[in-house]
Amino acid sequence: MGKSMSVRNLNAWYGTQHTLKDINIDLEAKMATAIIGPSGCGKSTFIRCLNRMHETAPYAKVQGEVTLGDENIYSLDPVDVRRVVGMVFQKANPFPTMSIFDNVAIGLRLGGIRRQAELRERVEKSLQMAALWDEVKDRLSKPATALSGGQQQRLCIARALAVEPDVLLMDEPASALDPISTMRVEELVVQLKNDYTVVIVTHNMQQAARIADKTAFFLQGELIEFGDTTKIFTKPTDSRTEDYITGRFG
Ligand SMILES: Nc1ncnc2c1ncn2[C@@H]1O[C@H](COP(=O)(O)OP(=O)(O)OP(=O)(O)O)[C@@H](O)[C@H]1O
Repeated sequence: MGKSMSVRNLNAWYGTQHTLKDINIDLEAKMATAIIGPSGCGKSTFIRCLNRMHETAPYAKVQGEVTLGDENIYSLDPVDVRRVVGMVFQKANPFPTMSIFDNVAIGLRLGGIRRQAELRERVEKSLQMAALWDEVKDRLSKPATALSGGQQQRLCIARALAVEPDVLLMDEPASALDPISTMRVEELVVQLKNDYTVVIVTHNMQQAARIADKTAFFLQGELIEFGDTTKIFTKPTDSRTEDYITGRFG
C-alpha cells in the first residue's frame, strides 16, 4: 500500500490539442497532493494519465513516463494499472442495479475471490475505511441507489479501496456534495493518506489547504509550481500562482 509515483516529461493530447506540456512531478507515498488551477487547465487530464484512463478518450495520446514504485505504468496492462491506481469521480457512480455489498465486492469477485467469508470481511473493512460501515451495516443488500449522494460517494471510495490499491486518484470528489458530506469526505482523505498515495483535484482552495500536504498549480497545461501546501498558499514563488490563489483570475 502507498507507493509513490513519479511523472517524467509527460505530454498529453486530444487530437492536435496539446493539453499537458512536459509535466514532471513526484507524488509522494502516504501524502495527499492537491491539483489546483483554473477550469480547462488540464487537471482531470493529468490524473487520468496516472491510471491510463486518458488514452481511452477518442484521439487521445500520451507520451512520457509515469512510474509507480519502480515500474513504468505505460509498460503494464492498463487493467492491472487501474486496479493499483484507483479513481473516484466528481459524481458518485455506484453500479445502480447492484446492492451496497455487491458494489464493494465486485472488484474482489473479478479478482477471483469467491469465499463468502473473505468477501464479507473485505467488504466490511473497505466500508469501515470509507467511514460508511455504521450507516449501511444493516442494509447491505439494499440497492446502492437508496443511499444519499454523500453516502454514494463514500461507497465509491470503499469500492476503490476494496482491491487494495497503492494510489487513490480523486477528481473533485466533494464538489457535488453538501457541506456536511464534504466535511466527511475531507476527513476521510486525511485518514486515507496515512496509508495511500492520494492525488486530489479540487477547485476549492480552502479544501486543498485543509487536506493536502503538497499542492501543484497547473495553468494552460503546464505545471507552474509545486511544493508544500503551506508555501504555495502563503509564499508562492511564481506570480501566476499568487494571482490565482488570491483570486485575480480563474
Ligand atoms: N474527451 C475530451 N476530448 C477533447 N478535449 C477534451 C476532452 N476532455 C478534456 N478536453 C480538453 O482538454 C483541456 C483540459 O481539460 P481538463 O478536463 O483536463 O481540465 P480541468 O482542469 O480538469 O478542467 P475543469 O476544472 O473544468 O474540470 C480542455 O481544453 C478540455 O476542453
